[in-house]
Amino acid sequence: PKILHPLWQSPLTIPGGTRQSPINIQWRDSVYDPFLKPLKISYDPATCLHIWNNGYSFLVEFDDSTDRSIIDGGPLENQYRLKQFHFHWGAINDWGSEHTVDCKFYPAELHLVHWNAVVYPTFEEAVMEGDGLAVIGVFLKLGARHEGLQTLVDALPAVKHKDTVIEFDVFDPSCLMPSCPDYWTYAGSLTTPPLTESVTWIIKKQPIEVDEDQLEAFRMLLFTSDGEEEKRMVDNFRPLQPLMNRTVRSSFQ
Ligand SMILES: NS(=O)(=O)c1ccc(C(=O)NCc2ccc(F)cc2F)cc1
Repeated sequence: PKILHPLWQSPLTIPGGTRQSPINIQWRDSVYDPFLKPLKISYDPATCLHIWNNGYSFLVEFDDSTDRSIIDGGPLENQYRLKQFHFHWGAINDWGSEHTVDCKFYPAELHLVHWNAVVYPTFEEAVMEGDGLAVIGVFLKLGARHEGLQTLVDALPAVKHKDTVIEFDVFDPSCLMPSCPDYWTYAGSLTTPPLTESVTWIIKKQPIEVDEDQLEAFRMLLFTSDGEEEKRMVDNFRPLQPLMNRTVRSSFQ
């Protein structure tokens, strides 16, 4: 029988999947691509709508009915619209990120989810297409308190339970970007069902720093609804998936 490796060949790999995420990024195996452009990010803070605990993570959702918050350049052939951002994190600081770098886990990982509204009429259709989505991944490491993140952290007690939502009407996610422009990019998938192979991943090389209290604030969220037996929302990351026939490109030497 096929021997399953607990970390890399989990049953979570969808049958026939050739570009699943997350993956380990082996720095020395990534290939510098001089044709990769700088990533252009232009977000309008007024497009922020609400924060929502969906029972997997907490999402900050944006009005994606126009091109007011977009990314362009990088490995992308056209602009993509920001729909939401969310995080994945661990119960302790030793793990929590979905991607790893040279097999190192970070305590958390931010995903900014964008869709190709130039080619596809809706997000739901873009999710089904190979060039439908672009997700920026930013690693979080333990360090100084992140003032921009704090406005988000202060709102988390209001979305403690699954299926709670609060209005959150001004937030500029650019404040969560590291200062260094360097990134890796590869063709991958959603890391939660339906796991569709529709994501151009753009993983920032430089992490942002957050402090212990801010990570603990993530860990006090619940997977469970109000009235159910409480289950803390932690370890909401997918196991690493096989690289298969893929190359990770870097925007830097
Ligand atoms: N962690 S990740 O960045 O890879 C990720 C990003 C977005 C989604 C998502 O939108 N799911 C809901 C959803 C909503 C509609 C739809 F058609 C498909 C669909 F997956 C899931 C995972």
